[in-house]
Formats: sequence, C-alpha cells, structure tokens
Amino acid sequence: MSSVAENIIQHATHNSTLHQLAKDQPSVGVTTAFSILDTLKSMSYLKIFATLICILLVWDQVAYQIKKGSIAGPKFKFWPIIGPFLESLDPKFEEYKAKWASGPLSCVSIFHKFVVIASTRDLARKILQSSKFVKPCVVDVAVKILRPCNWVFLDGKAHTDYRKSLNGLFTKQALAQYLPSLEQIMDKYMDKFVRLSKENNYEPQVFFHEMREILCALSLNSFCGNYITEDQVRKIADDYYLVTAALELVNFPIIIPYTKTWYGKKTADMAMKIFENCAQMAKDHIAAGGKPVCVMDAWCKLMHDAKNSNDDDSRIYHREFTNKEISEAVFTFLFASQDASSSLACWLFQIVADRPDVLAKIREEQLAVRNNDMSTELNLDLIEKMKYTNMVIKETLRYRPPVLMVPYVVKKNFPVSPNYTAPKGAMLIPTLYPALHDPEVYENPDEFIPERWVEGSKASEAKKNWLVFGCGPHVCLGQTYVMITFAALLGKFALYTDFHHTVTPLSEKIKVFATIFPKDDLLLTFKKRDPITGEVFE
Ligand code: HEM
Repeated sequence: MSSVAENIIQHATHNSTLHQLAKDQPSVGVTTAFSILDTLKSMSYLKIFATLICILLVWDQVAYQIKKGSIAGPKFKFWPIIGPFLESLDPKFEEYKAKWASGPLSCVSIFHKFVVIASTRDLARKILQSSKFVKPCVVDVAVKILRPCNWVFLDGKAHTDYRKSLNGLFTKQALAQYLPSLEQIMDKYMDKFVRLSKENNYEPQVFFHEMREILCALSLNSFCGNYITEDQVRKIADDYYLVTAALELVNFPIIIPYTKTWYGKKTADMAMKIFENCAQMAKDHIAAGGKPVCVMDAWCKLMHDAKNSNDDDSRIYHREFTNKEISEAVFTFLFASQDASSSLACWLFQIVADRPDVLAKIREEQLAVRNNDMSTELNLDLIEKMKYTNMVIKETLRYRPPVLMVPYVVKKNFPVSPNYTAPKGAMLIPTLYPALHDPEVYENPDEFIPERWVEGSKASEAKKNWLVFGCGPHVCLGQTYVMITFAALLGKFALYTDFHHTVTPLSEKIKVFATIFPKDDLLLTFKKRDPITGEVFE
C-alpha cells in the first residue's frame, strides 16, 4: 500500500531522533510510539479519517461524563457532538419544566457548550450573587452589535461602578419626571387601539405586535423624551425585531451581508445614531437651564450638577459621558426592556380581560385614587395609592414571569453545591420560574390570585422568592420603572377602554420567544369607554 499517510509518516520519522532512539535504546514508550507510527503507515486516508472520527466521538462522550459528574442529565449524548441542538432551535416551555423537575442541577451539552441549569431558588440566588465565579453570558455577535466598549460587557468592580452612575436615572424621583410624557403616549395608543378595532368591525384580532409597539414607544419616550420624533419611534419599533432575531442564542457569530446578524447590526447602528443626536439635544437643554423630563435629561442634569458638588454620589458624574456612550447605554435599556415588557403587557391584558371581577376592582380603585376627577394627571403619589392595581401586576409577573432563565458563564471552576463544581467555560443558567411557583410560599401557584400580595402576607414577605427581576449585581435596572409604568398603563386602559379577549385553546399555553407569550398571539378588541359612567361607545 502506498498512501499519503505513509509519505507523511515516512517524512516525519525519517532521520528522526525517535528512530534513532528506538534502535539504540528501545524503551517501552518509544517502542509503543514507534509501533503506532508503523500502524499508521499501513493505513489509508479513509481509515485515518474514520479513526479520528471515532476518537472525537469517544472524547465527546468522555468529556460530557467528566463535566456532568453526579448531576441530572442524559446518561450520554444521544446525538453525538451536536447534542439536543435541533430541539434548542424551537424551545418548548413543557420541556424546560421537565428539565427543572429533573433535579436541582441538571445539564445538557450542545456542540462544545456544556450547560448547567439550576432550578431551585437558593441555587439560583447563589449563582446570581457570585460575581467572583460567573458573569452574564452574551452571544458572540452581541459584542459586534452592541459594540465592544458598551457598559453591558463590563464585569466586577468596573460594572458595579458604571452601574452606580445609571441607578440615579431610575429612582422613583427620576421616574416621576418622565410620567407626563408617558401619559401622552398612553392616550395616543388608547385611541389607536380603539381605531384599529373599529376598522376591524370590533372582530377579535392579534394584538401581539401592537403590544410590542406601544412598549417600544413608551420606552423610547422615557429615554429620549421629545428629542426623538414620531417617525423615528415608528422606524425603531418596526425594525426592532431584527435586533432580537440577531441576538438569539443560536446564531452565526460572524456578520455576513444580508443575514439576520447584518440586519440586526444595521438596525442597532441606526437606533444608536438617533440616540446620539438626542443626547446632544438633552445636553443643550440642560445647559440652557431646562427641566429634566426624560432619562437623557436626567443623566445630563446629574453631570451638570456634579460640577458644583463633591459628595460621593456626585463624584460618579464628574466625568463627561460622551453622546456615543449615552447612546450605547440607552440602546441597552431598550434591548433589556423591549421583550420582557412586551411579554408582561400581553399577559396582563389577557389575564385581566378574562377576569371581569379583577377588572371591575381595578376600575373602582382607579376612580377612587382620582376622587372621580378625570382631569387628574398621572403622578407618583397617585400611582402609589393604586394598591390593588399593583397587586395585579405583581401577580401577573409571578404567574407568567417574562424571563424564565438568565444565562451566565463560569469564569473559574465554581463549587455550586457541596457535590458539584461547574467547570470553567460552562454556561450556568439560574432559573426564575420555579421559585415563583413554589407551593410553600404561593398556595395554588398555578392560579392567578392578586390578593395573595396584601401587605404582610406570606407571599409579600417571601422576598427571597421574588426573582422576577433577578438579584445580585446585575439585578434589573428597570424594575421600579416597570411597576410604575404598568400601573399607570393598566389604570388608564381600564378606565378609558372596554377591552375583550377571545379565549382559544392556546391562550393559556406558553410560547417561548426570547421571553414568553400566549401561544395564540393575543386576540383582543378595544372600544371607547366613559370612565365615570362605564358607558361603551361604538
Ligand atoms: C417586565 C419587565 C422586565 C423584566 C421581567 C426584567 C427582568 C430582568 C432580569 C431577570 C434581568 C437579569 C438580572 C440578573 O442577572 O440578576 C434584567 C436585567 C436588566 N434589566 Fe430588566 N427586566 C424588565 C424590564 C426592564 C426595563 C424596562 C429596563 C430599562 C430600563 C430594564 C433594564 C435592565 C438592565 C439594564 C439589565 C442589566 C443590568 C446589569 O447588568 O447591571 N429591564 N432584567
């Protein structure tokens, strides 16, 4: 047999020290190596290729067993190398639930990625709070789309320090300043939803996309105020799904023209360019003595005021944040908020419409907090009085938490439990859903019961189970914003519109699309309603 393998081996061994050594002083190791080379010499290309494949397959299974240790998970990789890759392209909620039930720690391996899922409350909390061992896991292409210097890629102290400068933009006091412009958007969209229903003869129609649009408009308005035009809002709202698609967990890491990632990057660049211009306008407005009415204004005001003060809080703003930096941060706010907030909006409207008793109580409370005076504008005091409305939002977040799991990556071997150490490089995923459906804290966890949140109740005291917004150094920056905006939104829609949901067999089924949505995409109709008399207009 004359093969290229033979040639290579001959070349490699010709005059080699190995040959010499084998002849001069034959030791066991050298003889073995030499006999392997002899075996290879006699093999064809095909045989070598087949042998390499076998070695790879065995290594794939052995590496899986070593990393898996004693935790739950398939006994071996049923699909060699790829693992359950195909299933991961179309994730099913029921499959996730089965995985969480399989053990406190369970695993899967997809290609070279080893994934560990933690399903108990305490393990989830431990992971979220262990920034020494883990950091948030981002898909490779995110660095290109969100740009490498974006603050979201900071870790440890650098992240904590930057985060301090952002916290001030989402305090209750700061949020109170954004409410008037948010109210205008809500009024506009109430009219739009009623108009759309009227145009459709009040027949039920899919409102999934409308919910995404109103949330995008609300977010952009609170971030950029009036510096962003209606056309720009519409353009970003229309194209934003391209960013979600580009940042899916399974995506090609290189940006090739006309692919999902390319469109995603184009959209992100377009949005960030708009935000950069808005940041300059905010700087000019504050420099001219203007009042802050949006996140960008609030940021510029903090920088402006810091010039004359030297306390710890102000020192964070002693440096000038550039327009580019502000635009990149604002883009991450949009990115973090859009899917989760749209998910909450869909479930909230569905759940409330399906429960007329809940809707009636919300309406009663909304009238009471306004003393039946419909000229009352939204403000923080008003929202803080909306106790029942707030309980409905909390229960929706518990019952259908938008974020089921938060992927982290292990920076160094991490002893997650006394019996298991997650290996460096593994993806470690704390889950939020099981803690929020823990029957010991939430009786009948699969029932929607807003009253479980009354002050002093078991649920309201179980702070450790409240993982809707994560916990630890990366806890959601927008959580207060979410509670305030949604109380305002639900209250206004309950008063001024009569909304109905058409229940289908898929309404209560969960579709996983970055976050979670009703599987039938939410069939609604809206009619105009008199807030005082309750009269409904066609
Ligand atoms: C219902 C709506 C929302 C839900 C359920 C939600 C949930 C979460 C969760 C689970 C995390 C990860 C926390 C962790 O790793 O411990 C997170 C992070 C984050 N969220 Fe939200 N979020 C929502 C809306 C928003 C909004 C409106 C904003 C915008 C201001 C926002 C901004 C952020 C940011 C910036 C982070 C990353 C924080 C960091 O890395 O320091 N979120 N959110």
